[in-house]
Amino acid sequence: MKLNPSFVGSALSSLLAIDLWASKRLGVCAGEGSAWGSARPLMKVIEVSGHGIPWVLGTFYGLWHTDSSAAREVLLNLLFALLLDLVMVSVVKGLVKRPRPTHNKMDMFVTISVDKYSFPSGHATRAALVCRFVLRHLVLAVPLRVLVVLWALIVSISRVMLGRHNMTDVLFGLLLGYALYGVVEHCWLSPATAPALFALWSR
Ligand SMILES: CC(C)=CCC/C(C)=C/COP(=O)(O)O
Repeated sequence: MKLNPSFVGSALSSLLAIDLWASKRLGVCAGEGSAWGSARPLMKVIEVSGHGIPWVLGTFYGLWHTDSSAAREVLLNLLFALLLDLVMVSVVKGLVKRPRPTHNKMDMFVTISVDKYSFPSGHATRAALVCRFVLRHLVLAVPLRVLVVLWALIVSISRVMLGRHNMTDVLFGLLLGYALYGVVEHCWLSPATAPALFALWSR
């Protein structure tokens, strides 16, 4: 069956219009004067918890301080995952160039030039990627596993509530992060596959 291109075009523009309209309505913490403006400081703390800088610095810190070769392997792969995520999100943002919602206040903690664009949400990709990574490689009790999933969901939802993103930016970000984890698993770095890298980090 062949779809009429003009039908596909109008279906897509209707979908995008619904996305913009619903995202604006859900942006309840977009400013201090918004419906849930008093929750904005909390949303901004959640934003920092999913930011690239604490994750990259925290992973470096762990690498410097660990004596365990198993932990070193996991942390090196986490670092690879975080850097791959930053590169992929920057490339897609730079290609798509979708502007952030008009109701967004650009008061984010440390951004780079492509962060003026909104598609996909870098926080959502990181949340999905880190969530899959942690659930697969850390031995955690069930309540902690639930907390990790909740954290990823809250970080993602907060992007729309803060007015930083439209819903489609976040949904695509979650899918991209989920898929990127597959790449990390496929290219898993180990002393056998990347001896030079492990020699660099061993003591
Ligand atoms: C400067 C570094 C290391 C990371 C930038 C992290 C960042 C600001 C991502 C943007 O996230 P959203 O696309 O969800 O707004």
